[in-house]
Amino acid sequence: MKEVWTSLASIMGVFAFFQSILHAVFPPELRFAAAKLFHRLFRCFSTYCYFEITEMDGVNTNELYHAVQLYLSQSASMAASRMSLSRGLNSSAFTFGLANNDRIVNGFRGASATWEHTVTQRQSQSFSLRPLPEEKRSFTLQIKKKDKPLLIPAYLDHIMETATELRRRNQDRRLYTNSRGGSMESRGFPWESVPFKHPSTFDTLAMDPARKELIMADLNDFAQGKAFYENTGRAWKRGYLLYGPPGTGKSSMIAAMANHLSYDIYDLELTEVQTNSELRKLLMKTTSKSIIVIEDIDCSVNLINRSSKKPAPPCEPPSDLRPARGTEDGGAAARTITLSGLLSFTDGLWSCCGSERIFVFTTNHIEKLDPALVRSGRMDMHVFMSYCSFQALKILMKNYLGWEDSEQSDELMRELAEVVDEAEITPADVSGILIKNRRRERREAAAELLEALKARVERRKRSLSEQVVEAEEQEKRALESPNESTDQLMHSCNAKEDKGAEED
Ligand SMILES: Nc1ncnc2c1ncn2[C@@H]1O[C@H](COP(=O)(O)OP(=O)(O)OP(=O)(O)O)[C@@H](O)[C@H]1O
Ligand SMILES: [Mg+2]
Repeated sequence: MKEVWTSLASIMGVFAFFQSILHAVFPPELRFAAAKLFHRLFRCFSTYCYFEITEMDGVNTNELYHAVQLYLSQSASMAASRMSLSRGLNSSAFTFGLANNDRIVNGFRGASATWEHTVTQRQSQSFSLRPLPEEKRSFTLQIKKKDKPLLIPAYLDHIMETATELRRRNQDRRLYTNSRGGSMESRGFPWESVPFKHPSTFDTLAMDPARKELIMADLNDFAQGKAFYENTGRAWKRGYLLYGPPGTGKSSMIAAMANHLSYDIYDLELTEVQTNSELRKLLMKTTSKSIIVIEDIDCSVNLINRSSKKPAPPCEPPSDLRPARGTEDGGAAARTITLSGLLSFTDGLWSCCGSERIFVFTTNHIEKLDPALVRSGRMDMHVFMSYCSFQALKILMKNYLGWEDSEQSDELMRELAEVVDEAEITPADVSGILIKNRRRERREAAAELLEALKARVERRKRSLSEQVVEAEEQEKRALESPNESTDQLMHSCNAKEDKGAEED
């Protein structure tokens, strides 16, 4: 060890000796040239190569510098001992950065890359319309010469992509709406937006865990499926149809999807759109990584079954050209938005301008939709949002009462499991009961919920038997007076059959 120190000291001594000779004998220009030559020689024999990435490229900002800064902020937060911290405008996350002269080693495809951050004072500048920052900041990338073909440009591309994704995830997401219909504002943008801060997530969403997992896996596959969609020649988009009674969590599911993928939401108010071309313009102005939502699709345009054999009255326009329901006033008569326009919006050539977009339609009445809209392949996934199951109930009890899994095997839970399906209650109604009782002790609140469910079951049974009695009376009346409509008879028979099925 001692020898190593001795030889190092002698090398330093020789180096200092030559430097003093250089200073004494040669003018500064020559000294500078000699130092440059020395560095070149050193680099020739070095196994490393270096890249300098400065913050400013001339007077322009260097995108790569900021991308590297963001990219390294992930690794810097774990590895570096001294870091800078920042939080951008409209950003919900903190960004770590390498402090001055700090280094970090990063790996990519088995090769290692060392980054060093340097900050120096800029020399005083002459007057300029775009003054440069007072500090000159740069990253120096050190890699092995043999790794150069592997890392450049693939590593830099990877950094740019990661940084874009991080920036997007750190940015507050937005909820857009077309409250002006399809017309543009002064900057030619038809959407208005507000920050999107809905707290619904897949954790808080009450539905069977297995179905939830399936949907989450489908969303993940979609978001990571760039190569798949490219290789198969498909537009990078996916359609979901959420259907079920009101209050079963369709809108909550959309918010959970957006939170899961960190996508923006475009809430398309179809009744505000007048023509197919307006619809196209709206689509063209959506960004990628977004969810385009049409809620209550059955109420938005007149989705009459085109396969119906019944001929339309001669003076009526074809079914899909009729104005939407409830818009028979004069102004709305000019509305020419059609089902086929909507279909080409989601499915045709126009749907692939932009990429990575999810279409979500919701409806309370899937049976009212045109088969063209629900046929397989049109909407990739149909998700039935059902009344509250026992699994869903447990999630709601956890959300609202902090009910733990360990508490879920007792008598109270067994009783809840027995009645919940029969009660046909929506998660929204269960939430309502739990909110009302949230100040109570947990078990009291759960007991209150059980009572509410039991009362609901009783009510349902009563109303069902009243319906059957009514149907039987109608049937009797129909038999007594044959002039009564056969419709009524049919109705009563159906009610009887329904009851039979329930009793089975
Ligand atoms: N599956 C669920 N999980 C968690 N909360 C739910 C669920 N369903 C409903 N809720 C609660 O009920 C409220 C209303 O639900 P939501 O708006 O998602 O229902 P919806 O199915 O979209 O109803 P609609 O058909 O009337 O639009 C939500 O704010 C949420 O608190
Ligand atoms: Mg809704």
